[in-house]
Amino acid sequence: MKIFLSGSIRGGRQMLPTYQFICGYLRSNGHEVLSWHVAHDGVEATESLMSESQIYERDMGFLRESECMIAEVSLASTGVGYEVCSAIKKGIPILCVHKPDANVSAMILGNTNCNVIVKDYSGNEDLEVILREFLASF
Ligand SMILES: O=c1[nH]c(=O)n([C@H]2C[C@H](O)[C@@H](COP(=O)(O)O)O2)cc1CO
Repeated sequence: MKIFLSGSIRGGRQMLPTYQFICGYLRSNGHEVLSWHVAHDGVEATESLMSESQIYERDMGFLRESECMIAEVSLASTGVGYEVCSAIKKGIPILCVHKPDANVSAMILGNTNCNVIVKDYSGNEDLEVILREFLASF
């Protein structure tokens, strides 16, 4: 599947190892992560070579192509919120994952849209089970 991975960039990079774990898991299971740059540790440097509108247009293009979204929502990121909302409008399945102690927005936790699944995970083992179940649902 073509998957959009959404994770914080300007909202903070503390969850980078988790984005890398998700991206690696998806790729090793044969999926294409269109927005793989979210899991790249030099993303700010490479993105600084692009204009803001180039970044926006590229990501919205990736979203148009994507069959589902996986969003790590532990950090408060305007971009992740915008992407989740855009995916809701597009009508694709969205899995939002977060650490149990994260201060996740009510716009995610309280979202009753039938395409949105929100799950918390403690570690990579938990997360892998959640990802496997989500992908098996297609
Ligand atoms: O440089 C960027 N490149 C990029 O692809 N994004 C997209 C992908 C991420 O899932 C999301 C992160 O948003 P934010 O930077 O507000 O945390 O927005 C966001 C930025 C910077 O806002």
